[in-house]
Amino acid sequence: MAKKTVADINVQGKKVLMRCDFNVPLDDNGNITNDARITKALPTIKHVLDGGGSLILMSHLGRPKGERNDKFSLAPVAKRLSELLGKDVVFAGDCIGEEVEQKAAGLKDGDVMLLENLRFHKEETIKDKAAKEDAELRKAKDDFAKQIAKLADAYVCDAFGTAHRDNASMYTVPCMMEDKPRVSGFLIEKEIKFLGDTVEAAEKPFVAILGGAKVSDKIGVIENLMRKVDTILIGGAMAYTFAKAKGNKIGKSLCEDDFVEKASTLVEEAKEVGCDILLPVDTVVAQEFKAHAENKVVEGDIEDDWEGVDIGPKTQELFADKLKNAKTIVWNGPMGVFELEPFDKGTKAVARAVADATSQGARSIIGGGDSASAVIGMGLEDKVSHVSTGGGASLEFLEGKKFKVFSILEDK
Ligand SMILES: Nc1ncnc2c1ncn2[C@@H]1O[C@H](COP(=O)(O)OP(=O)(O)O)[C@@H](O)[C@H]1O
Ligand SMILES: O=C(OP(=O)(O)O)[C@H](O)COP(=O)(O)O
Repeated sequence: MAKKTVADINVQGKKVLMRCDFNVPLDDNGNITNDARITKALPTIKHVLDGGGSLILMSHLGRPKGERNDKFSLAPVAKRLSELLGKDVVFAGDCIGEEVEQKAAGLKDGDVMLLENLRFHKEETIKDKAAKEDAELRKAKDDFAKQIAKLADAYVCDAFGTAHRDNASMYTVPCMMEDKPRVSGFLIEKEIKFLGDTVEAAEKPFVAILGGAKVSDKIGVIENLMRKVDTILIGGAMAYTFAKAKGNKIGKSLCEDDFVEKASTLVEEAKEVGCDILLPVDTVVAQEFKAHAENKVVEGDIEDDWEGVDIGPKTQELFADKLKNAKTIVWNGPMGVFELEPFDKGTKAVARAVADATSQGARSIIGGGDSASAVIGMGLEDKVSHVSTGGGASLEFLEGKKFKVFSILEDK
């Protein structure tokens, strides 16, 4: 069901609360290394400002675990946004509290304010399932949401990258604003349209490439995805949980031990439904987690003091070969620690293979902050069909999951 967007409401003189996904990659000095998640929110932001409203923007950044931590401050985002808009952006030192309320009350039409990282408060990420079973958690989440909801006259959700989360700002806040307009932004509208069309018209062979570090999230996705795609290529940190499940030694590589058993069940299940799960046949391992650390390529077991940091050259070839004839490709999660040279080679090889397949007629979707950053950083954004602002969100959408946040937004 299509949702109303910000174009369907009158924002003149209104304070509009907008949930964005400004979870952008930062380097060690706090510089934004890819601002796509900010630039892609600009059409909605500009629409509100041109329509005579003021904006209260909110987002999370990283996973600060419910505590203030300057490393995860949204201050660099406020600065970048101000440069992009060519106007001041008021940066609130928090997302709730008296000072925030005063600043919000003082906003004039055309003004923009960005709240500090929502996840500096543990209430933001209390899961609704936990809140259902614990009245105290429910109350804490609701009280937090109420404080944010009262700042504004309308709610706009444009945080596609967070659409699969039941964070307070995504669902509880709009629940608290039931007498006010609650609509989607243009970015969500665009993402849903593209991904929806892809699901409907997915031509085979359909290949999914999964990597990155959010292993527990993505292992869940595989279960549904294997029924839709012909092949799943697994790289990144996820590969070691599967390698361990196969009985391989993985040294000090990242692994989610709770999911090792699940990983072996998934491989069996995939065989039954005719989906090919391919794991790396070789791995680049390093002893230290830093650029240009001593490294080597290994096949099979990884020794105790070493950790996997990238897929090896044979795997690059194997994956490129599988992508050659693909007609639909979805990719989420880098193949290695691509931020550190030379461990970016696997991610770059896969990016080139996806671009090549696209030039041969495949429809390709790259999702996720880091994967998008890798593709954009290589100048390949125009050589793939769609760079989505959501990694986990685009995968879950493609799996056919319904997002709770959409249920609260007004239908067209
Ligand atoms: N072998 C690995 N070991 C540790 N971290 C890895 C490995 N491979 C990839 N990563 C890390 O995964 C992160 C991206 O994961 P994730 O957030 O799941 O992807 P995305 O942002 O594209 O959705 C990157 O910071 C990258 O360094
Ligand atoms: O970066 C995000 O997800 P992604 O890495 O799957 O694209 C979103 O901002 C969600 O962040 P979260 O996975 O910490 O909830």
